[in-house]
Amino acid sequence: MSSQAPVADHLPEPNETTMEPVITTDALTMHFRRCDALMGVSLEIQPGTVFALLGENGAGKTTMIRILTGFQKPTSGSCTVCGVNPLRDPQGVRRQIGYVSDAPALYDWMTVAQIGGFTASFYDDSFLPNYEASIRRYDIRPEQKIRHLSKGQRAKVALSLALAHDPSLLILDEPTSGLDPKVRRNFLESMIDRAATGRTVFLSSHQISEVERVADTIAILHHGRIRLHGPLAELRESIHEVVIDVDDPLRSIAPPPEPAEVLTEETSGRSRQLFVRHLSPEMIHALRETPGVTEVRTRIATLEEIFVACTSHRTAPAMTAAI
Ligand SMILES: Nc1ncnc2c1ncn2[C@@H]1O[C@H](COP(=O)(O)OP(=O)(O)OP(=O)(O)O)[C@@H](O)[C@H]1O
Repeated sequence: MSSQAPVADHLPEPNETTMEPVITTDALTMHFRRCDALMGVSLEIQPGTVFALLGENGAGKTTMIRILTGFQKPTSGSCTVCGVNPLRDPQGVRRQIGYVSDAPALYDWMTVAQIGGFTASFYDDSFLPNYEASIRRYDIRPEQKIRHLSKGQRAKVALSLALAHDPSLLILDEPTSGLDPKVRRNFLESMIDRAATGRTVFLSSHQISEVERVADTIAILHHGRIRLHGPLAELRESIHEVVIDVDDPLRSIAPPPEPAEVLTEETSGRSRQLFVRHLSPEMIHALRETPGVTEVRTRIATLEEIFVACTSHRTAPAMTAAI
């Protein structure tokens, strides 16, 4: 984002020198009265990465972020954010991170300048000039009242506030909703720049194309469980679409053996479509040699296809194993 707060010369954070994860969660569960929003989420997020938590509506993304930022107490499990336990010291976590929620709460009666001045009182002297520079780059008039801003302008003010103390960890819940395509593009590029300086970005999203552009590590959350977790490049190479044509629609074909994992399987007439993880050339060869198989076509799956496979109701339990 050309409009983000200026990034200071990089000094390694303690987390980076030791390569301790910036975020660790261990078997986090969140049980609400009518639903289990999280069911045993264990994750580690490394410093200097853009991590994307992907999931459909209601998957549990916001709940997870609320726990990490100390706004929600989990039913069980534990987590550490920048070396601090958000359950014990929520203020300690919030001081170290930048956070923009999916519906940023800004004091409507303040002006853009006033909210910057007010928030600056919680941080050091560099906050206000950084905030003011960011607001200028976004072309927002400082004297405008928050309540008169458009949705996108509010998002820009919220981002400017979150970035002005140059946090080592930025947590963003659906960061680009409300931003126009140009600002969105600049903003996403700036997230890559942040990670290159050793800072960490955690974003939640269901925008596959955005995640593909910026994230180096992803996790797919479905019904409160992590279905897939790992470096995006590795995940992309390890999952294939396999289409098997057979001579008889009723012919049964054994799935590829372990370590392959069938994520989803669909039958349409004489064709079977599978999404398979860890498929080897030998397995493809064996499928081609199977009696009744007339053709086998394979290709690397797209992230969108991986997402659909992981969030499909036909999802196999084996998928829950993280890479
Ligand atoms: N305070 C609450 N009380 C009861 N149920 C809740 C509460 N907060 C969230 N939930 C439920 O927990 C589940 C996960 O919600 P959450 O907001 O974490 O999903 P999400 O992945 O962020 O969805 P979206 O992409 O739509 O924002 C949903 O079924 C939701 O209704």
